[in-house]
Amino acid sequence: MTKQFTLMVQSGKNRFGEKEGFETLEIRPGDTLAIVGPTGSGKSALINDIETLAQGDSITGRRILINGQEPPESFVREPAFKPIALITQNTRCLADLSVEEFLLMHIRARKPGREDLLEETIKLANTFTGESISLKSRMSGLSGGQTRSLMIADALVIGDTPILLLDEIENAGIFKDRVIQSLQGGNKAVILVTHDPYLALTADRRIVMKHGGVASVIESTGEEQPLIADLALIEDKLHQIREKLRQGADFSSVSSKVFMTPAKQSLQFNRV
Ligand SMILES: Nc1ncnc2c1ncn2[C@@H]1O[C@H](COP(=O)(O)OP(=O)(O)OP(=O)(O)O)[C@@H](O)[C@H]1O
Repeated sequence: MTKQFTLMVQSGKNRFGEKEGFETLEIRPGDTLAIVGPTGSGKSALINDIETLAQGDSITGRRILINGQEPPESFVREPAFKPIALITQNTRCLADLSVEEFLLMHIRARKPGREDLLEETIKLANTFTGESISLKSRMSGLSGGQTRSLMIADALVIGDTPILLLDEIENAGIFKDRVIQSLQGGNKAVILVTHDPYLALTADRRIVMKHGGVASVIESTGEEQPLIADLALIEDKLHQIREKLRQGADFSSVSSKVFMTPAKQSLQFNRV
């Protein structure tokens, strides 16, 4: 059973030394937060503050508390006690192991005796990606989409940390809707940096970054549901076209009306 942690982010300063647009941000088990903002606005710095459990000692001056208190040193230094897992677009496995060897190594470190989790992890990873991963595949030979899918499944099933940080995990090779459903299915706090509108809108809250600081925190009211449904349709259409392209399809005779779905009409409506 995963331990429950409530994370508190206490505000710091943006790059102009100005106070951020919040006092304390409370993140509870089961919450999903998206961090959005232009390039260089401080998204990675925020996620790094959380990952390193900053105590006013980073460039932003933020403090991260767990269950209202400064976290013990072991949470920061000892991987086995660390309640936070971070997956970034640069997450790579350097060892030249098979997927099976890699997962077993992680199981032995985190959940000794639970070799049964091997199958569960690979099964979940394969729901995230269209390019099936086999236990015999080499870790170093996996594509970007396969690597992200495996890392997310590994973090959910084997790592099982109560707080999961994901830095730009979007990739053409993964089914984002399935990933977000799995992430939101458990009792974990999930914080993701994203430029992807679908992922950003499906989060419970959006942290909007500007000039190195949090400018605002927007709570989802549920009124964005029609837009999310539209985006899902567009994603699906894009996925179909991408797959056909990959198979070498010729689109010269296809009318562009294929994009004029109700989704597009309501997007235009929403913009008014
Ligand atoms: N509060 C702050 N005060 C001073 N410098 C900051 C602050 N926040 C971020 N920075 C610095 O600004 C630069 C850009 O920040 P960061 O990499 O976090 O942006 P980003 O939004 O993740 O960018 P990208 O979308 O390109 O990945 C970094 O050098 C970072 O150290």
